[in-house]
Amino acid sequence: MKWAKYKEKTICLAKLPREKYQIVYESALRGKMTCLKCGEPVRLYLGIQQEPHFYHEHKQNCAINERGTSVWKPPISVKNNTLFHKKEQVVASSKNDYLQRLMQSGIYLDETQMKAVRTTEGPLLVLAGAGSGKTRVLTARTAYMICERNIHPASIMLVTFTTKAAKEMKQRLLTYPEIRQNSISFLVTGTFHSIFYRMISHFQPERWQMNRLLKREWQREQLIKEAGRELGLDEREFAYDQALQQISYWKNTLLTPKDTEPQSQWEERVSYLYKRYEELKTERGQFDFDDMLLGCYELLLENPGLLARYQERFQYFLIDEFQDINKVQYEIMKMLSNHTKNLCVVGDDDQSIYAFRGSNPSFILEFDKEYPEAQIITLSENYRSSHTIVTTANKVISLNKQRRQKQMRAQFDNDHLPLFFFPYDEEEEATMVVEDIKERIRQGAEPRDFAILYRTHAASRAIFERLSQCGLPFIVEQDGESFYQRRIVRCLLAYLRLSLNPNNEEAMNDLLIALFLKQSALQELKAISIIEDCSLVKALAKLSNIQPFQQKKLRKMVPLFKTLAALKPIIALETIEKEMGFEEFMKKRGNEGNVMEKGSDDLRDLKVVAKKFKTISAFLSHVDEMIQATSEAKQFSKQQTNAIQLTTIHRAKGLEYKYVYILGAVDGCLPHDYALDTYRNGDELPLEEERRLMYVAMTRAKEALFISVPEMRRMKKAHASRFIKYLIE
Ligand SMILES: Nc1ncnc2c1ncn2[C@@H]1O[C@H](COP(=O)(O)OP(=O)(O)OP(=O)(O)O)[C@@H](O)[C@H]1O
Repeated sequence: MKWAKYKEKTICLAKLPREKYQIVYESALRGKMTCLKCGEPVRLYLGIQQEPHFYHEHKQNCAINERGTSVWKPPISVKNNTLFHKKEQVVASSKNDYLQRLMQSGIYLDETQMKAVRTTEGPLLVLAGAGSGKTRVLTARTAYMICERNIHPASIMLVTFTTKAAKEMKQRLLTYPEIRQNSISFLVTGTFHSIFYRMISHFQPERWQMNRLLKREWQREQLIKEAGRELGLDEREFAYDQALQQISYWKNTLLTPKDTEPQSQWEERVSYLYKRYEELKTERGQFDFDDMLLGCYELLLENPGLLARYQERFQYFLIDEFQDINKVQYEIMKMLSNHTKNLCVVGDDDQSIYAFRGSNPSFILEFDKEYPEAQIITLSENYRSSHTIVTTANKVISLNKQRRQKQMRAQFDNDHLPLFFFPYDEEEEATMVVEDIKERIRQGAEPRDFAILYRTHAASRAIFERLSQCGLPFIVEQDGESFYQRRIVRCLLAYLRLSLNPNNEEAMNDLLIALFLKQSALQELKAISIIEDCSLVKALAKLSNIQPFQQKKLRKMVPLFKTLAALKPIIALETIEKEMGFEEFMKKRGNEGNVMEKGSDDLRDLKVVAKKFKTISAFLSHVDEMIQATSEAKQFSKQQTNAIQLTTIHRAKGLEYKYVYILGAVDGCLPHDYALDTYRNGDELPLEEERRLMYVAMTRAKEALFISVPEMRRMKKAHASRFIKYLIE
């Protein structure tokens, strides 16, 4: 049905502007839309597979004579240009006894996987495409070395990217024939950090006591802020999180404060902070995670005798996720394995996505230059995804220049061609995805079959809200804060909160930064409000310890708070931006070097939500509800296993799901704006990393892949991501 009634008005989808669909959808959810024929409530279908239409939830739709075509853009499926050839069963026959027994116990290996397992001596690079079974190869290789080659497990070092991966590998090993708990316990497995920490704390126990570790981000921030105060940097304005990331990057690439070559005023400041951060840390005998790596590097470099002892102990080295190794890790592993060169590295240059942390794909790209005798084995059978997912992902990644040429081949085909769909904006995108998931769950899918992937946390706001409201179980990342608790968003909300309650202390505290006032001003404001018997907002106009120009500005601004209260939220935000100095504040902040997260983006994101509400109080209740929902969702995520996964692409690496939805496939989102900026300035590397992110996202899908290309983003016309544009034209 294309027609329905809202109060006395007739709504025709063919004539309804595209931006109104979401509002009609929500009105229908509240039972406000009725059938033209029978007068009963109708819902609006706003999903991916069919054209939007009204429908009766619990009975057959009424027959209405309708005309007109809608403004809906139907989804486009990727054309399947390459035929799927079912490969003969690629299970390799093995003359070798242990591998034979492995196969008999149900752990199959194809020919190339088997070759990688058998090549135990000398440097070996296993280039493992997505889903090609590198975890299986690594575990089988370890078992093979122990059981067939009689290599003592204590002489094997197996490095994984996460502690979870190390644990899983050990558990898997235990299910392999002839592997006993006893031999597993001799194996040295873990992340670079855990293995190197064991080494340094053994030799320098005093220096590396755990209670000296700056374990949490806030501990590092505290230290760097101390250094920042020496430079007179405003605690709440300077992008300290970015500065810490930059320092970490320098440390992981073995650059001391003296070696840094700042490229901007911001980097100059960070370089100074780096120097002071290190000094303060040393004075207090503390260390951070990066120091564990550097400490190990220095220990081995300065103590050849000790290095020799380790070399005697370890003969074989296996490194997983080699594409994400950084310089200091690489140099340590090179030293440790230098005597035997039995170094097996497994990775996929196409999945290198941690350059901002100092990872460098050049180590995998140039492995054979470093080790000319190295064997290279490419695993290109993809056991995870369907044929068209694989060929589409191949097409996307093949446009990267910095990569080793390879093509994955799928093992199965199905009818689900990767689908691009075109929501109006972020709000409708979330609705369409949730509708689609609901439909599939009704047809028998499990919540755990689904993952919704996005480029940045901020991009998950709408989908989080829709899922919270619809009651489907979902899991969020533990460290993701609510969108409404981001610094800039809190600040904007503070204006709105104070317009309704001019004595809201917490809001006033959030607001100070945007007014260029120090935090101490809050005490003064409270004193004024008591002495002069006025609200905190009115007290702003009476502040005395500030510059005259600032006083003038505040006096002009104070009466505006009252007018805000009566405005629609979207208009109120525009007033805050243009008339209450927020634009100016943002411009100043823009210079602070935070290239990834611009305050103006937060403002535009907030406007997208605000436009759905008629009053500020309704908008703020929604905000508070969602802040509450975030902490509940985090609690819930700890216990749930059968739930839809909401995650950034970075966090989805290594995981697989039956159905994957990728949000925001538009320029500016994926690829991220900052990569487009650097590209315009002549540096293509960040853009290539963004393409790898798209590739990682696509290759998480087993059976079906849905890519969303919204028409509008942050209230502006959006353009299909350059990574996929040519696939839909
Ligand atoms: N020879 C094989 N025969 C059948 N299935 C296999 C084989 N090798 C691996 N698999 C299966 O293929 C899937 C992908 O394997 P795995 O997760 O090890 O891939 P991966 O290379 O680590 O992927 P990615 O790098 O994309 O995270 C798993 O479900 C695994 O059990």
